[in-house]
Amino acid sequence: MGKVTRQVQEASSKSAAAKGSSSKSVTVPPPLAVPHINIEMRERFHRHFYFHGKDNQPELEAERKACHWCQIISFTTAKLAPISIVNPVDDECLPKDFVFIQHCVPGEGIYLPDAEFLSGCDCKKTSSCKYAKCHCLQDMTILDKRRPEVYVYKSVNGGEYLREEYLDTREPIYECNSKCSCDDGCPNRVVEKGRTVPLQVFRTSDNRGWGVRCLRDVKKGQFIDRYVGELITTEETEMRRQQSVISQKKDVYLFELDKFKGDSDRDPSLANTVFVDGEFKSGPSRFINHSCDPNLRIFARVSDHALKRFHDLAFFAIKDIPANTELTFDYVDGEDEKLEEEKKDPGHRKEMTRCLCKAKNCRGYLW
Ligand SMILES: C[S@@+](CC[C@H](N)C(=O)[O-])C[C@H]1O[C@@H](n2cnc3c(N)ncnc32)[C@H](O)[C@@H]1O
Repeated sequence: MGKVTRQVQEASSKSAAAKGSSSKSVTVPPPLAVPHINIEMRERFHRHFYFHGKDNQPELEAERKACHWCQIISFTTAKLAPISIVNPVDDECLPKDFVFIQHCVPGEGIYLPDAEFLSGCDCKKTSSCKYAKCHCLQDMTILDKRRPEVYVYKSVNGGEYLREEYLDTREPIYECNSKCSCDDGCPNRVVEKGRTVPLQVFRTSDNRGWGVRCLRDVKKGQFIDRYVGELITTEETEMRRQQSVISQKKDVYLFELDKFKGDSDRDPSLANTVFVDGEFKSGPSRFINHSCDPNLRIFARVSDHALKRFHDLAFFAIKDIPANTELTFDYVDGEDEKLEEEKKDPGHRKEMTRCLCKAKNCRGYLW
């Protein structure tokens, strides 16, 4: 607690000195009684709470920029679906060099298409965006041809949920976007609208580091969040893999956007895939742990046909999930033949990372 007081006194006397008053007149704010976070986090939160809202202190700009709470309250979904960070377990804080971001940021050599190349549907009535004539749905694989509505969602009590028949598939999701004639009420803009469930980044008590839980009941098929990060080229990805202090485990933060690589004979640009690196810049979903019996799955989601190469990675619930449950996904998305072979070799097994998911069907190792 001593450190908090000292930091606060220093900051307060600096600002008091700037105003020309004596340090004796400074009132030191009381330490915040914030439950569920450790002392170091409490110190950081204290700084955020008392100092980061004051725009008149330009000398704190760098500190504000690096503050995780400042970053998460700047999200457009912060009121509807706030993010919280708790750790009543140990002294760890989130890595200082980690930055929460809301959207992917293009790295060197990545050029997103100009807005003029983007296009949308010309549906006049928003309800038309559920049917095959909507331009945005032209590439969709329709799994249940008996239904008149072909979009991937079903409406339940004003919310849109991924249909049952898509949950177990790897089918891409095509949504409407800001270039479309339909408006915000369009039922086919689920990922675009962003997170609606409050999420909590928490410290696990069983050696899995940080994890993420939902703070509200989640329904099967409900959208949770995107996986965002730095968009990087294949060359940059290779360089980061080589330089990484976590060596082969770097891959756990990397996603290749290769969903449409197979269509590269029609569109050669799709052969040149990009990667999303969420290690240093990402959203809360970067902290989601693996389970061999997961409650989420990742889907490729396209908002504009010109953006297929940069498709989103969208997490959807594949089960009903009660509030306060940890969210998980399967890092290898099913059985991994290589892993099964490696497990058989006792020499190799020693090098492998044990999976601590505790699922009945646990495969035993992460990699
Ligand atoms: C993408 S990160 C997830 C967030 C991570 N727990 C953290 O604290 O930053 C992946 C890492 O989490 C840990 N992890 C995730 N799922 C796990 C599991 N089922 N068993 C053991 N460790 C796990 C491993 O250390 C893995 O390299």
